[in-house]
Amino acid sequence: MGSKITIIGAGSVGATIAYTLSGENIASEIVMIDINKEKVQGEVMDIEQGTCFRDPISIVCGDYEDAKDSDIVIITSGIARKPGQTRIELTQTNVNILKSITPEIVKAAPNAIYIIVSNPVDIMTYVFTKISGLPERQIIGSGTILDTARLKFALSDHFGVAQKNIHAYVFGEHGDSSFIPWSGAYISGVSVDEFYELMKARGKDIEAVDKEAMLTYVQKSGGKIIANKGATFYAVSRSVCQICARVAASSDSIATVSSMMHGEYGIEDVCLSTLTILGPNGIQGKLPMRMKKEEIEKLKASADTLKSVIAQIEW
Ligand SMILES: NC(=O)C1=CN([C@@H]2O[C@H](COP(=O)(O)OP(=O)(O)OC[C@H]3O[C@@H](n4cnc5c(N)ncnc54)[C@H](O)[C@@H]3O)[C@@H](O)[C@H]2O)C=CC1
Ligand SMILES: CC(=O)C(=O)O
Repeated sequence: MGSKITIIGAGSVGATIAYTLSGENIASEIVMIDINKEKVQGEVMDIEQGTCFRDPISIVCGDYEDAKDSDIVIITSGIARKPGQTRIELTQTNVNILKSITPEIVKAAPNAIYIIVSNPVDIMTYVFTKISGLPERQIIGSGTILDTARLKFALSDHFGVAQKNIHAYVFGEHGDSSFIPWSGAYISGVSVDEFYELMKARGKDIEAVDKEAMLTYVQKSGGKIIANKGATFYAVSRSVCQICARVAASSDSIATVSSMMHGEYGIEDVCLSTLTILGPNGIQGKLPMRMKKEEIEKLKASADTLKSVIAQIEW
């Protein structure tokens, strides 16, 4: 029996998450909620008409009461970045939308694991944590899981090595203050720098990783895709489905997702991404990664950037 998953917001991201879930075996029931009823009805019809090729799955256009007993609720409602806009510029509008939907969805599904996707995702995760009244373990911001996926793709492409062999992460804000803790970046147990030396010694035609350029690639990917096609939705939807799969799994796993900090690395009262243990009950804890002093400073700077945005929110 799969999970019951409710998705709020049936725009590009919400609909693509529903479509991606309809091709996997994580959910047996998907409820989609949006203020734009015509759009959500169209999305439901379009997705359900492709489900004859799989085990039965129910996909419905619903309202908040239909979210009752959801195992997972995914929040994608809100406005998205336009070309040239930063995620931070969306803050107050999306906070207001989040404030309007939170009482209704929490009443309907108080025991669900919540995955926050709307941007700026770390701020939205923080606000939801503060206003929902839910235990923090139930609240996961998609955070830098997408940035980490972008980094893995870029490193795999650079070295010509399978992404599954790459263990490297993006920490901090899902945004311009994120950074890559290179001291924890490995390719099958070998540091990225050492891997380069080893491949070069084997005669592989390869360049050393330009770390600044790689961070820029990660940070600017969203903006570039939005400039080219108007929105990003495929990679983020795969990332969110991965979070769903992990909280539906029987064993724990580690991902870079956003959640409330409680003194880890000297940071508190802000949501951002570090290595986080996910399991059937949601967030099980954080995995402290040994970082260099300057990397911890970057994480603190990212936390300060987010805190300065939080300070401007009209609650
Ligand atoms: N965290 C991440 O990695 C990523 C986050 N995003 C964010 O996800 C959000 C959604 O992006 P898109 O789907 O592209 O936007 P979109 O504009 O296509 O869809 C947003 C949907 O939210 C709905 N909505 C607005 N207010 C609502 C309310 N009160 N209740 C229910 N539904 C409501 C709209 O009707 C619309 O269908 C944006 O904030 C975007 O920035 C997008 C990509 C990656
Ligand atoms: C839109 C966004 O947050 C991203 O693609 O990174």
